[in-house]
Amino acid sequence: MRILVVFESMFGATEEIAEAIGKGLAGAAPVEVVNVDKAPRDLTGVDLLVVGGPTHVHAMSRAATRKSAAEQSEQPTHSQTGVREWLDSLESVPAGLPAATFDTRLEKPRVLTGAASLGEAKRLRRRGCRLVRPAESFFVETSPADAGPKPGEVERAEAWGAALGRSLS
Ligand SMILES: Cc1cc2nc3c(=O)[nH]c(=O)nc-3n(C[C@H](O)[C@H](O)[C@H](O)COP(=O)(O)O)c2cc1C
Repeated sequence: MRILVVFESMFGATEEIAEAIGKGLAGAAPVEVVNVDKAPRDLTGVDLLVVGGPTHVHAMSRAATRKSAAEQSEQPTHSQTGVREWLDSLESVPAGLPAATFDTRLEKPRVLTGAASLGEAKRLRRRGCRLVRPAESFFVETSPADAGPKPGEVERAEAWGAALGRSLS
């Protein structure tokens, strides 16, 4: 059993959430948590794929929004590319691969914020994956841009990962 968690992160919040999800999943099977910059394009041998990224302009990031993010912090961004580009570049995806998606975003009604996890799920479905959980959002502080997840969100992410792991058996 091989679980792959692929994250994109500009300021580090989604990375923190992805690591927590990985921690929660680790009770089910060995987990690799991988930055999208280094994620494999061949998913042969993967038994569960989890994909997450920040919500930018109501959706997954694009080159222009990542550039804008880079300008909002003095630190280099954690990822250079995005899950949108990675999902579009996948070379081999096992048929019916179980998958789940998440994002980070502001804590407001989804109709106002959008959610990158919905676009991630749509693309995974198109690639023949089987979504095993509804897309989930984890909330970040509003400012500064790199303030990170809201209190309790890292713990909620770990619990979400653990529940996802339990649903596999
Ligand atoms: C260019 C840009 C656009 C954003 N657009 C949205 C948005 O439409 N909805 C939202 O909830 N958050 C939006 N945000 C906030 C991001 O979701 C937030 O920066 C992200 O969750 C932080 O994760 P990270 O530290 O992993 O990059 C935006 C942030 C940036 C930089």
